Amino acid sequence: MPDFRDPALVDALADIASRAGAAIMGHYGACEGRAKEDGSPVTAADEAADALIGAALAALLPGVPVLSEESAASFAATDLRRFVLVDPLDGTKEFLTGNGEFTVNIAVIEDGAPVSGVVYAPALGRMWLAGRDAERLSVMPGEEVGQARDRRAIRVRRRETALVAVASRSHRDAATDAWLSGRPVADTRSAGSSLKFCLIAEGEADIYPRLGPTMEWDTAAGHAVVTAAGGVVLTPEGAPFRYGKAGAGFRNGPFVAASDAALVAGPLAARSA
Ligand SMILES: Nc1ncnc2c1ncn2[C@@H]1O[C@H](COP(=O)(O)O)[C@@H](OP(=O)(O)O)[C@H]1O
Ligand SMILES: [Mg+2]
Repeated sequence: MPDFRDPALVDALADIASRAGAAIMGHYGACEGRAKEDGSPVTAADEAADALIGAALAALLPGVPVLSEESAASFAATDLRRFVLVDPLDGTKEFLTGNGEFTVNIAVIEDGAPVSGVVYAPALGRMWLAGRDAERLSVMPGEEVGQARDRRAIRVRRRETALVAVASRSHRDAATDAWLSGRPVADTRSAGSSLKFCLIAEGEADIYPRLGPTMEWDTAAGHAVVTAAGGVVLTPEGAPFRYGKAGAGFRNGPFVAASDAALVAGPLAARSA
């Protein structure tokens, strides 16, 4: 099996995300959503990006199962020691609204943990990578990552008070607000899709609690970026947050992404609650 944190492999994932971003942008502002069986919206852009990513991953990582939002209903793999989680267009509501806050998410999972991945926001021309380190770069849709500009390592920041929280723009709930109200939060920013994880990873924010429902493909790539940048993604009780929950239909439970485990369930959280 390859080293899934190998920089060349991470760059290959980045190139796939860039091409998927170009496929998505071909539909931006020009397509309508329709409701899937579960009521969530899907567009021609999701489907075009999913087909491109699926074919590219089959060539890059032959034999490694790929679970994507669009193919989940027919996913049959049982060996999930290593697999790839894909959300070809995370933040479909933001895509339809036209505010640019949507991402392509690709993450490699090993033994239940995301070990590498990419989050790409094609409308913003911005990408975040997780491998041995976390990086942020500027990439136009379809551009090769070797041509990227402003490529730099990113790290979480450390802060104990006057925290900046991030919350979903479209799916905020009362439990999340209650969790936040027990913390020393000075400011709360809204953002769509996996951009919330990226704000933690690059030191722009400190905590992102998500107590409402999400799916594994929504969170794995952002989770990889946060941990590669020195942060954590944990259950609200402070336990590891795991992937490959086939028995639960790949649904996530509540989680908190943070710059520091102490902000989730440790001494700082107890002191401030
Ligand atoms: N009731 C629900 N059940 C499962 N997932 C949900 C959900 N409501 C929202 N989500 C997930 O939250 C994601 C959007 O998160 P955010 O609000 O942070 O941008 C959605 O991704 P998609 O837009 O890819 O469908 C969707 O998967
Ligand atoms: Mg999603």
